[in-house]
Amino acid sequence: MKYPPLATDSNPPSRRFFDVFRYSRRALGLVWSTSRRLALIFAVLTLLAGVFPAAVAWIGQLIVDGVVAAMGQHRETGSADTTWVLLLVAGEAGVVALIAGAQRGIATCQALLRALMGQRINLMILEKALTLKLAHFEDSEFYDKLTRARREASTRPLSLVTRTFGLVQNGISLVSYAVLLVQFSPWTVLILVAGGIPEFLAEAKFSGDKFRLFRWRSPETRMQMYLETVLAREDYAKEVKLFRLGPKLLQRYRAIFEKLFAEDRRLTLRRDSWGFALGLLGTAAFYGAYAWIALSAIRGAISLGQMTMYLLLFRQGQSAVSASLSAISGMYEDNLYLSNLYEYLEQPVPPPQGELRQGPRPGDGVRFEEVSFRYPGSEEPALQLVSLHLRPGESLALVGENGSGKTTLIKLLTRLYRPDSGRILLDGLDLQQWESEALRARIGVIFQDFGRYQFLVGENIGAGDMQHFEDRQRWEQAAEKGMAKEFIDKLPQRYDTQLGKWFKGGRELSGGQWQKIALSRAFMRTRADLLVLDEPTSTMDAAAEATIFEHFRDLSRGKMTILISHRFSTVRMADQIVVIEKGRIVEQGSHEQLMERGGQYAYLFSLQAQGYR
Ligand SMILES: Nc1ncnc2c1ncn2[C@@H]1O[C@H](COP(=O)(O)OP(=O)(O)OP(=O)(O)O)[C@@H](O)[C@H]1O
Repeated sequence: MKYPPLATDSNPPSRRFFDVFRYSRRALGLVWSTSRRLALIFAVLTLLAGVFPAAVAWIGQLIVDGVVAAMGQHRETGSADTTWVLLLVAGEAGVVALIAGAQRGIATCQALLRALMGQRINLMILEKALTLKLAHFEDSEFYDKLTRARREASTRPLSLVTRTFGLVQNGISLVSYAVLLVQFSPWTVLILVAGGIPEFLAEAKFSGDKFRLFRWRSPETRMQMYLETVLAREDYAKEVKLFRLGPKLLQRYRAIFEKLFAEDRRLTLRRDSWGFALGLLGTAAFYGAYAWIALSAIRGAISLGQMTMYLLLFRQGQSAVSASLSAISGMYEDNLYLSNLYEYLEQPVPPPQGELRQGPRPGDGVRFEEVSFRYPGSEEPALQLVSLHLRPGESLALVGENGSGKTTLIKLLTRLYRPDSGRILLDGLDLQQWESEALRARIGVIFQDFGRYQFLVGENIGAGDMQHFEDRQRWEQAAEKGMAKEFIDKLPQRYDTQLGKWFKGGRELSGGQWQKIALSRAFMRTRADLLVLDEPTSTMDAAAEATIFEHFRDLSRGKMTILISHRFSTVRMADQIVVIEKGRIVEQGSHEQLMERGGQYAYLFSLQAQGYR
C-alpha cells in the first residue's frame, strides 16, 4: 500500500518544528467556532494559571525571609511582630486557591468542549461521507482513511488546542520564573531549558514512529473491527454458530492483536527507555543547580528565603520545561493525526453533475448507446458496447449468468457510476447532464441487496422518498402497491412496529416480507416513470412472484420497467428481453422472437421449464 509522504523525518528539523503548528490555527478556528464563550474562558484561565505559580514562589521567598527576620527579632527582644508573615501566608493560600480554581475551570471547559467538538467532528466526517461517490466506499485505501478519521481524529483538534494553550501557559510561567531566576544567574535559565531538550527530541521521534505505525497498520485494525462485527452481530450469529466459525475467527483476531502488540511493545519500550535515560540528564542538571544555589546560600551570597525561592523556581521551571516539551511532541502527534482527518475531509469530490431538469425529447425513454464500463482496479470490463432502447410503457427484462453485468447496468443507469465510454440518455438527454434531484425523482429502484433498516415499518417504506419519509398516507398507499399491506396489518403496531433486533421490541421479518417492504419502497416515488427491480422477488415462492408481477404490470402501465430475474416464468412477460453474457448483449427481443431464434435464451428457458415439468 502506498501512502503520500508525511511531514516527518525527511524534512529539515526547522521545517519539522514549525510543522508542529501547521494545524494549530485550524484547530483553534474549529474550537472558536464551536463555542466562543468556552474558548475565551479557556484562554483567560490558561493565562492566569500561567502567572500564578511564580507569584507563589515569590511570596514563599518573602515568607522565609520574614520568618528569619522575625526569629532574629525574637532572639533579641523576646517577642516578634508576626502580622506580616501571617498576611503573606494568607496571601499565598489565596493565590493557591486561585490556581486550583483556574485549573478546575480549565478542566471544565475542556470537558464541555470535548463533547461539543467530538460531535462536531463526527458530523463533519459523516457529512463528508454523504458527498462521496459509491466508488470511494469500495476503494480500500480510501476506506482506510475514513476508518482512521473516525477512530482517532475526533479528539485531536481539542487536544491540539489544549496543548497549544498548555504550551502558552507554561511559556508564561517560564518567562516569569526566568525573570526571577536571572537575578541569581542567567546560566540557571540556560541550564533549565537545555536540560529538557534531549528528552524532547526522543519524544518527537517516537511520536512520529507511533503515527506511522498507526497509519501503516490500519488495514489490520480494520480487519479486527470487521471480525468483531462478525463475531458479535446478530445477522452473522446463525452462521457463526452453525459453521463453528467462532474459534477460527477468534484465533485470527488474537493473531492480529499479538502482531500489533509486539510492535507496540517494541515501540513503547524504546520510547520509555530513551525517555528515562534522557530524562536523567534533566535531573542531573537540576541537582547541579541545586548544589550551586545551596553553596551560594552557605557563602551568604543569597538569603535563606531567596534560596527557597530559587529552588522552587528551578524545580517548577524544570517541570514547566518538560511539560512544554511534551506539549510540543504531543502537538506534533496531534498534527499527524489531524493531517489524516483533513486528508479525508479534503478528498476531492466531483461537483454535482448536470443542471437540466428536462430532456429535449420527452417520451423518448431510456437509451444506452455503446456503453462500456470497467470497475476501478478491475482487469475485465463489466459491460462492453451495450446498446438498447426502452420506450415509455415498455418493460425490459435482463437475463444472464451470475456476474454477467446486469446489476452493473442498473448502477450506471442510476448514475452510481459513470460509463467509461458511450452514453446513457433519458428523454434524449445524457444522464450526466441531468440535475440530480430531477433524475432521482424519475427513477424508483430496488437493488437485490436493498437496505434493511432497523427503523419502523413505515419508515422502512418511507425511505424510498425522503420528502415523504414520515408521510403515513403515502406509506399505506405504497405498501398496498408493494403487496406488503396484508402482513403489515397483522403486525402488533402495524406501521409503527420496530424492525430488526437491535432495538427493544424489534420484530424480524422473513426474507419475502422484507422484499415486499423493499418493493413498497420503490412505489413511494409516485412520480417515477422508470421502475427498476433487481431480483426483487428472489426469496418469494413462485406463486407469490407471479402474483406480484401481474399486479406490478397493472400498476406500472405507462411506465418503463426494468426487471432482473433468474425466473423465466417472470421474464417471459416482459416486452423486451435482453440476454447478457460477460458484459455484452448476446440476444435481444420478445419472448416469442427469442424462442423462435433457438439461441441461448431458448436453451435456458427450456432448461428451467423442464425443471417444472
Ligand atoms: N463494486 C465492484 N467492484 C469491482 N468489480 C465488481 C463490482 N461489482 C461487481 N463487480 C464485477 O463486475 C461483474 C458484473 O457484476 P454484476 O454485479 O453486474 O453481475 P450480475 O449480472 O448482476 O450478477 P448476479 O446475477 O450474480 O447478480 C462481475 O464480474 C463482478 O465480479
